[in-house]
Order: sequence, then structure tokens, then C-alpha cells
Amino acid sequence: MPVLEIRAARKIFYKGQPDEKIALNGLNLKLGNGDFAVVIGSNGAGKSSMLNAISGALKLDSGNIVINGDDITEKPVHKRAVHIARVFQDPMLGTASSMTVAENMLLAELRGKPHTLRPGLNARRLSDYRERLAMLGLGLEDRLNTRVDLLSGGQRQSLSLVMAVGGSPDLLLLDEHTAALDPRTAEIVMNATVRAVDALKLTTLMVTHNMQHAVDYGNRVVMLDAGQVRLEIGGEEKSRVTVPDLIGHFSTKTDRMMLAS
Ligand SMILES: Nc1ncnc2c1ncn2[C@@H]1O[C@H](COP(=O)(O)OP(=O)(O)OP(=O)(O)O)[C@@H](O)[C@H]1O
Repeated sequence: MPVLEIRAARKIFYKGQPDEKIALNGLNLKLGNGDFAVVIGSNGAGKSSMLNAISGALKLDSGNIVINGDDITEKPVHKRAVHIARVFQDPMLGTASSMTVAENMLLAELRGKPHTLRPGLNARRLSDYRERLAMLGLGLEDRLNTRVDLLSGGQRQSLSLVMAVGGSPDLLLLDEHTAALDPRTAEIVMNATVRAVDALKLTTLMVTHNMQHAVDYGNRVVMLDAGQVRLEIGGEEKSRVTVPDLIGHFSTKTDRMMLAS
């Protein structure tokens, strides 16, 4: 059974008006257990709309979102949050600046839990956090008492990632999560991402404008165009694909693409 299935997802903004925009045009996509799919596509291709439809932030006009056989199309965002983790572009969004690394981990752990179940930081928790932070390979396990605003952007975004996946989600959504970082920091976060995805065997959907990342990471590339999947590359072909190959599939609007050299 696929972990994620998007069936004929359709979303039109300003329907019937002169500025009508077709964001999703009968989009179909399946992700199997442990798949790491990198989603690319021109501006306006529907990448964010697709992630928003999965997370519940965007209500579809028609079509279905199914997670592990459970049709979640009508479920609100907070009810989907147990299944779906999401990391956004802005490293400041996922963490609380004035709190320590350990306090942030605790916040993430208690998110959505009943208020009666709120014990504080104890030895068991700290050891669990240390173990999970060590997974990133950034030494954050030794900085549990450091305030988050003293961390580098890369450490902070990697912490957001660990916080997001703490509840063992079925699906991880990475929403251009390295786009706001300089290239070196982006590589640090990507390495930490791969380590976490591998260690936790997460099924992952990563949106990026970075073609080199689409080549280097994941086992599938999914190219969206005009609200549909235009191209899917997997298996052997994925391991051989190059940046020029991918760019060759963009018909138009490549002007704002970040072409990594
Ligand atoms: N909230 C909205 N209101 C109106 N139109 C929208 C809204 N969100 C998206 N759209 C339109 O839907 C289409 C798909 O947009 P979407 O943001 O999903 O594309 P994208 O592939 O994520 O683009 P980008 O790479 O620029 O982030 C575009 O034409 C966009 O203008």
C-alpha cells in the first residue's frame, strides 16, 4: 500500500474570473514506503499547492489525499499533523529563539498532547534528545543547554527537522527547506536531512529549486508543470540523471531557477 496517494487533485483559484489560476489540474502521485521524492518545477507549477493540499492548509476542489490507506481529504490540519511533518524554508519558523535546544525539543514533543501530560525535562527525555540530535552529525547533542538564537542557521534548521520528525510521522514534507541558506549551510542541512531520513526510514517529499539537489538526493524526481506531474524519474535512471537532463525538461519560465553548478 502506498504511504501517500494523491488522486486527481484539482484546485482552481478565482474560478471563472479573469485571473483564474489552475494550481492543481488532476494531479496524481504515489509514494511507497521509504521513497524520497524530490519535487521540481517552474514557478507556479503547483509545488506549494501540492504540499498545502497534503498538509491540509489547502482544501481541494476535488480529488483525494490518502495516507497509508486512510483518506484524509476532509481532515483538518491538526488532525493530519500526527501523520505528516513539515519543515519550511525559514529557519526561524520551526524553533523558539529564546529557549534552549532541550526546551525546544520538549516543546515539539508535547505539541498537541493534553495539558495534563506535561512533565518537564527529565533524565530520560534528555538522553532521548541527545540520541536524536546525534543523528544529525552536527554536535547538537552536546549543546542541549544552548539558546537556539546562538546556533548557526544550519544547526537551527536541522534542529527544526529533528523537532518535526520526533513523533515518527508517516510522511515528511520538506518545503524548500534549504532555499534560504547559503550554499555551504544548505549542504550541511541536506547532509543532516539524509542522515535523519535514513535513520528513521522516513518517506519524504522534498520541494526544491536546486537542480543539483534533485540529482544528488532521493530515489525519485517528480517534475510538476501546470498542476500535473510532467515527468517522473526513478530507479536506475535516477542514479544516472544530470542537471542538464533535468533542465532539458523545463519548457519555460526557467529564469528564476537556481541552477547549482
Ligand atoms: N492563495 C492563492 N491565491 C491565488 N492563487 C494562488 C494561490 N496559491 C497559489 N496560487 C496560484 O496557483 C498556481 C500554483 O502556485 P504554487 O504556489 O503552488 O506553485 P509553485 O510551483 O509552488 O511555485 P513557486 O516555485 O513559485 O513557489 C500559480 O498560478 C499561483 O499563482
